[in-house]
Amino acid sequence: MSTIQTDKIFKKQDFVYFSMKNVLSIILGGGQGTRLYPLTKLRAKPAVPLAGKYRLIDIPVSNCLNSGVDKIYVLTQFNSTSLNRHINQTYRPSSFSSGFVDILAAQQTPDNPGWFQGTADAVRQYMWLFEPWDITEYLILSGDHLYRMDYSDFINRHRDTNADITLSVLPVGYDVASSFGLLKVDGSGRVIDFQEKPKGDALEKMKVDTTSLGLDAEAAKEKPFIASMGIYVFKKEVLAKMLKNNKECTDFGKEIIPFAIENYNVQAYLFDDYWEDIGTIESFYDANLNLAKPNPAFSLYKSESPIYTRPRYLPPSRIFDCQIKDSILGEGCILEKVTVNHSMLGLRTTINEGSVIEDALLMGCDFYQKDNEYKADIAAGRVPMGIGANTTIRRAIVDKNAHIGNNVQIVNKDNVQEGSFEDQGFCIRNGIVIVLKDAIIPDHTII
Ligand SMILES: Nc1ncnc2c1ncn2[C@@H]1O[C@H](COP(=O)(O)OP(=O)(O)O[C@H]2O[C@H](CO)[C@@H](O)[C@H](O)[C@H]2O)[C@@H](O)[C@H]1O
Repeated sequence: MSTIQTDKIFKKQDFVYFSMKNVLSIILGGGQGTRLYPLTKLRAKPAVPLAGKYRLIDIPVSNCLNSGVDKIYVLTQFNSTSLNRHINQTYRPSSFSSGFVDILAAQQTPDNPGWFQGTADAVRQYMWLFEPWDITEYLILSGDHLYRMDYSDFINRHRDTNADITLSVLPVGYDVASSFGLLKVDGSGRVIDFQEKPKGDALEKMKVDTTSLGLDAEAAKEKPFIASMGIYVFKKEVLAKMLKNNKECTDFGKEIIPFAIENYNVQAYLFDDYWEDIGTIESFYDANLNLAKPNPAFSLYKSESPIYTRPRYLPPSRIFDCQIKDSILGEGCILEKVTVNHSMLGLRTTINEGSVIEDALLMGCDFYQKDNEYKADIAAGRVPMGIGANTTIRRAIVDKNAHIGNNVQIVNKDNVQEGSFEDQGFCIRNGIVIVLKDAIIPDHTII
């Protein structure tokens, strides 16, 4: 590489690094949390445990930090203890940094009587706090996506095209198209049409030739739609103006973006890596278990862009005489004579002799049960914390701190698709059994 090119690259990097300081990131942490219920029964959505040791919020926050964006607000409908504890114990900027990760929960004020009414309303309610920042762009992110993105590329494309708003987009197929905002772009990348979650004829009308995005003919046939990923870069003054002048608009996808394409320079930024919206029980379960497959589409093991989370100083996992295949184990697990197949076992999971875990996501425990409490439980005939002996768990999510007895079967034996049995400690969503946090499932139970 010649000296001139090297100089250019260095200058560009310096500029990019410096200019990411001019970005304020706002992470939409979730509304009422109905789609991930019951995982959001006792915690705010950003605090839902992910991939054996992380929480949902770690994904966008890590992407921000790895991209040089260090001013981060997380908007959430309610403030849970687990979210506060996690953020406070994980993201502590040094005293020399201007960075922070702050949680902003919906609150009652004289102007706003209640909950956030939608994504744009959530941002509007805190504009008084965002506007005084001396920044040039807002980066609006979702709290329930699994992906790794260098936002500096996204922001630089926004700046290079002098866009008012830039949407990150990717091609999708018929199977998922109508659950996304779909768009059309012109030859310069400008968005010229946008429909939020169109169906039927309206969906057909959003079909485009995605070879223009660089897909080969076969891939373009499989993915003939361009979908919005629901993440946006806004020029600072454009967002302020739009939210101020369009008080009736409460949602980005339904109102703000469709309105903007008529009136502003809205550009598309093509993202061509793994990305998944994991905001429903089914997609959340699939994405977690996909990580446990050989050659997963999303890798947790990239040291150049790590996913950060709370350091816990846990002991290593202890595995004694087990058969384990295609699985991920968090730290501090204790497994004895068990079979585990294609599963994700979270921190401090304990499983006793003879149990079989298959296609399951066990979130583990927040603490180890003390010896004297364990003995007292056994002596009194109560179920101790963890998974008992000779128990089978298949196609299920077990939330944290569950007490699951001996000879239990969690296999959805009646093939129920949807059901709430909260008084018995579980729910079923999309045929996936979810054992609630802290639930007690007695010996010999069959679900
Ligand atoms: N009241 C509230 N307060 C705080 N946070 C809230 C909130 N309501 C929702 N959120 C959060 O905002 C993000 C977007 O959620 P939405 O439910 O509004 O949109 P959806 O994901 O359906 O579509 C959007 O994302 C998809 C991509 O997944 C796009 O295709 C589509 O155009 C776009 O509207 C999620 O992280 C959600 O948890």
